[in-house]
Formats: sequence, C-alpha cells, structure tokens
Amino acid sequence: MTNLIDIENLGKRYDDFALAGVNLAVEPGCVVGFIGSNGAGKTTTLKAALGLIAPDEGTVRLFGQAVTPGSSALDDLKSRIGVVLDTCAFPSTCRVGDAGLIGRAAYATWDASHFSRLLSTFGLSPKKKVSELSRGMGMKLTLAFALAHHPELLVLDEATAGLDPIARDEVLDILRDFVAEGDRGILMSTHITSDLEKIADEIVCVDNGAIVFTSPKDVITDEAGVARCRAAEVETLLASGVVAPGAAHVMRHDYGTDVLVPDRFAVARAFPDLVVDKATIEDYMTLTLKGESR
Ligand SMILES: Nc1ncnc2c1ncn2[C@@H]1O[C@H](COP(=O)(O)OP(=O)(O)OP(=O)(O)O)[C@@H](O)[C@H]1O
Repeated sequence: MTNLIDIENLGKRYDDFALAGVNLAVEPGCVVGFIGSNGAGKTTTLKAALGLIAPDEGTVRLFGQAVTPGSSALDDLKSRIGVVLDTCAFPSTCRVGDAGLIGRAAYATWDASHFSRLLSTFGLSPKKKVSELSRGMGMKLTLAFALAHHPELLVLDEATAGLDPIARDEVLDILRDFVAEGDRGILMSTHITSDLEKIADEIVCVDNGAIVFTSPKDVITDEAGVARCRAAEVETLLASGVVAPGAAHVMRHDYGTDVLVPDRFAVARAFPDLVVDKATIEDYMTLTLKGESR
C-alpha cells in the first residue's frame, strides 16, 4: 500500500536553527500527530514537505511520487492535499461564501454542496466578512475550504488552536469521518495533545529540529505509565530490572519523583503499593524531553 506522504532525511538550515534527518510517513487510514515544543521544527517540516519552502536535504514523496519545490508534478499532487496552516488563509475583505468561488476556480474536484454543508456544520454564515470572524471561526473556514475538494491527505498545522472545546469536538468528528473510509490520512501538528488522544494512530515528536520518538499512540496511552515515587522508591524501581536500562525517564518535583515507564502493568505487578498512572501523550512527551534517561 503506497503511503500518502513519505518524508525521508529531511533537512533545512536557518541561521539559528537546523532541522535534520526528519523521517515521517502517513499511511492510508491513519492520523499522525506531530508534536513538540515551540520552535521545535513542526511548521518547518510541514512547509518543506509541501514544497512551500525548499529543503536543504532529503526527499519527499507524495502518493508515491518524489516531488521537488516548483515542479509541475508538485502542483498536480497538491490538488490531492488539503492544507490548513495556523492562520486564516483568506483576504479580510472576502466574504465567507466567496471562498467557495476561489475553491471552484482552484480545484477541478471542488464540491460546492459539501462546502455549504461544512459551513453550516461550523455555524458560519456565507455573508459574513472574513474580517468579522474570530480566530476560531477563521480556522473553521480554512478547514471547510481544505476539505471541500475531497483531498486524500490533510496537512493541518495547529488547526484546532483557538477553537472552543465543543467546536474542537465537531472538528475531530469531521476528521474521524474523513479517515474512516481507509484510503485517506491526516498529518496534524498540535499542542493540544488531548485531541490526539481522541483521533491519532501514531505520534511523532520533534525537538530542536530532530525526531525524538515515533510511536503508535496506543503504546503511549495504553501501555506506558507514570510511577509516582518517593526518592528511595526510584532507585529500587530502577534496580529491579523491571524496566530496561535507558527506558525510564525520571523527573523530580517538589512533591516527589515521576518515572515514565514503558510497561505500567509490569511495574504495577512488581510494585503493588506504587501508584502507576496511565501516561497521557503530554506526560510521555514532557518526561521524554525533560526527564533524565535512566
Ligand atoms: N524563515 C525563517 N527564517 C529563519 N528562521 C526561521 C524561519 N522560519 C522558522 N524559523 C526558525 O525555525 C525554528 C523552528 O520553527 P517552526 O515554526 O518550525 O517551529 P514549530 O515547532 O512549528 O513551533 P510552534 O509550536 O511555536 O509553532 C524556530 O527557531 C524559528 O525561529
């Protein structure tokens, strides 16, 4: 089965920042969550993958075809992608409904009735000016535009930022429906890791321009755990052999020490008195990036 996007060894250098050796793929039917701290390199990766900036190294394949920025093949393939970057993409004087005219001119596959349905689901009046939209409403418009030409791949950069929890759930439902048919996929960067707990299949974390981990989401949220230890318990746990050397991440707080462990069930069996909580994606990322590897 051909991946929707394959990013291999991607690199981009700026004066004060370098993205290097980034590998990432989206299989049909999958939602890949792309996470990392501010300035870690998420947007740079997505822009380089879409040919919006020229990478210094690496290859990007869209739907199995290698692409280079500026090539006509890239333009053709881009019509099969829906993109939401972190700002509303339309001029402030444009009305919501006018975005449909832009879509009709831009995409042979534009579906005006699907666009109208999405506007109505999102509670957006076609008559409203873009300048009158809140940030969240602008994101909804951009998302409706990205979906209305029936793309096969959605690339979302902070697409749910600025949406209230109810609107985020509406958007997540739409994204879930989008991948449900099995041949489409989503690559989404976000700081709202709870959204990824609801819809992602795989999590990729970047830090300081390099991939730190790539993991099925379930391995994080079903198997990993955070052991809440007192100081003495940390060394007992680490010396027990229940956690392989280097696989634990230890972070001390004023009130105790958190230890990220890959198999919370094994730790709970070996130490029945220890509290071992399920790890959230946020726990996993924070402890992996900031904790001491032991
Ligand atoms: N055009 C540019 N020129 C120089 N440096 C840039 C440029 N674009 C991005 N950078 C730098 O690249 C680094 C990564 O930025 P990027 O926007 O990819 O991070 P991010 O992970 O998306 O962050 P955030 O979560 O805050 O959106 C930052 O240090 C940023 O200042």
